[in-house]
Amino acid sequence: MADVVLNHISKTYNKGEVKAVTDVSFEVEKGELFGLIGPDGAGKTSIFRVLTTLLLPDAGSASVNGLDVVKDWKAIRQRVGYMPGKFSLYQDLTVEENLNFFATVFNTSVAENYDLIKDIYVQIEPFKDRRAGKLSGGMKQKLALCCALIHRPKVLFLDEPTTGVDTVSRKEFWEMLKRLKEQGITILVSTPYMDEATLCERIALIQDGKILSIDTPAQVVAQFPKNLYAIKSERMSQLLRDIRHLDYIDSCNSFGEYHHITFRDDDDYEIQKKLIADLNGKNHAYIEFKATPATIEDCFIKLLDQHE
Ligand SMILES: Nc1ncnc2c1ncn2[C@@H]1O[C@H](COP(=O)(O)OP(=O)(O)OP(=O)(O)O)[C@@H](O)[C@H]1O
Repeated sequence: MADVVLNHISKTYNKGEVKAVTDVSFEVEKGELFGLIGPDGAGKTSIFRVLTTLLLPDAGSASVNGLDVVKDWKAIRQRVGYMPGKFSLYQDLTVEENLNFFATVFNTSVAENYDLIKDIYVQIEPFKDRRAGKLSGGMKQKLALCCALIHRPKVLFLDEPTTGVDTVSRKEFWEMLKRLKEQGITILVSTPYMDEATLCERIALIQDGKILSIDTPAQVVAQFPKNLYAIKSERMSQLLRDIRHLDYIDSCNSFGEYHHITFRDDDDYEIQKKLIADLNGKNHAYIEFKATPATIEDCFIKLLDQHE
């Protein structure tokens, strides 16, 4: 049986006015590293809170490690580690005190589970007497992960663990997750960063409380329905407006230093030549145009268009 199962889960707030999660179903296999990918307000935290038994769903059922989130809430809390999106540690306690506190709450000791957190803890050990509130973003994140792991959970829930953390620490964090996965821990991680999606084994793309797609990152990208092209010129905002006005263009979106475009019907050499000629006619100079592979972000935008 899968380690995390959601069956048509819905959750609303303000007496049904805010639909945070609508009819969401997916499963996370034992030992899988599964990503919930979506922007702010997509419903990720609500799903985490239902799965960690902190919130009751309005409809549907869910289980974690074979236990029902409503009926077996007490047993689930012993088996899961939860790193909430908002910094969850005691700011006035030191690194060491925080860790000891979380171990005590779960009726265990740091020594008993040290092997599991060792790789991560050694990186913050030099600061063990520093108050948690005085740590950098990356350090706080490592301490929060140690605290979520200290009772040796079977399933780990990480809600936007890399938000507000620098690029190097983000990379290190994902390497730590891979090592935890190798130890057999099931991991459900959420992120608004599309580039992190490729680091998961499978992902669910979520927007407005609804799942848009569930698959491996490679399959999500392979299902992008059209050829994709990247284009840039000297005046990027004007270029975006001008391209969007062309009736043979299907989509044009900003993407880093380029705009990504798809053509409505054919995208043969003739129509590509016409595009460049039309843009030259609108005084765009130094145009660079090339085919480019679709990314998760391109797929996300495309799926949003299809759902509107
Ligand atoms: N306690 C609450 N009362 C009312 N509305 C809420 C509450 N919690 C969340 N919401 C709303 O529910 C929707 C989903 O929020 P949720 O926090 O689950 O999404 P998220 O993907 O985790 O986004 P974020 O990263 O911003 O927390 C949002 O529109 C949010 O404003």
